[in-house]
Amino acid sequence: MIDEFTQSGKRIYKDLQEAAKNQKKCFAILFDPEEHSEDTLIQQVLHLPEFTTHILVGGSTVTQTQTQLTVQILKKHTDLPVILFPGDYKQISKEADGILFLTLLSGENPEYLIRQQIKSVKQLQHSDLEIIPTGYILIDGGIKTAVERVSHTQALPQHDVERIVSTALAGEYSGKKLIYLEAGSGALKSVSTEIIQAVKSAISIPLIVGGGIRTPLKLQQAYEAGADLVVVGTAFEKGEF
Ligand SMILES: CC(C)=CCC/C(C)=C/CC/C(C)=C/CC/C(C)=C/COP(=O)(O)OP(=O)(O)O
Ligand SMILES: O=P(O)(O)OC[C@@H](O)CO
Ligand SMILES: [Mg+2]
Repeated sequence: MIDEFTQSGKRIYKDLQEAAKNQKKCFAILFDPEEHSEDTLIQQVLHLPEFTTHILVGGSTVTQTQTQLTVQILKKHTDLPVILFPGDYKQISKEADGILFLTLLSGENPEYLIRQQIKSVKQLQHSDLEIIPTGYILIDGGIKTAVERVSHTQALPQHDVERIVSTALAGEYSGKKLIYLEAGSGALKSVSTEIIQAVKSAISIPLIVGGGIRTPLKLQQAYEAGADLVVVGTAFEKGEF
């Protein structure tokens, strides 16, 4: 049978699924277009950790021009898949390979449950971007994060594991292809291994974990708990990772 996705080059999700199935861990560096000049961006992309498998581009408050420029530079200097991780529908660049089509499941703000998604359609409709429906769950990381400020929602407390698991499963039942557990950029406390384990054993779609992961030890612990893809932003930006 002809596989329309593979044929059209849209294989980010298939590859992630395959990797998750084979316990082959994936690793993404998040580039926040607000934080880079062209020169530093090129330097950083040339010095990615060797086990990097994906590049994410996004931030809570980034403009379209900044996103566009960042994606162009990244595409010029790496063959890794470049995936948009938008805080807003304006952060879309058709030159990326794919987009995490986020729904903020941990909050109840209609703007981030459906309005942003509707506003993005005109841009996405005639693009070649691989659109990956993603349930985005914000979990308390010990400080008020940019995502909370921008979205006017509250993170779920880490102790409420049951609520977090139910939120993730509700996402899967409504058709999300990925679940992203997010402690927030620069979190003091990353998502606990208890939460990662509980969510991973409940869902059957790949699991992304990010926020406050600064050391190889934390990375390893997240993988061992069941994360399929771990995202690091701040620590890499600061040259600490
Ligand atoms: C589907 C489309 C087009 C948009 C989705 C819009 C939604 C639902 C967004 C979720 C809420 C949100 C604001 C997410 C931001 C995600 C993100 C890029 C986080 C990384 O940014 P940070 O690094 O946390 O923040 P800073 O910009 O402060 O560094
Ligand atoms: O910047 P850090 O803390 O690594 O967080 C990465 C990412 O999950 C934020 O959305
Ligand atoms: Mg950031």
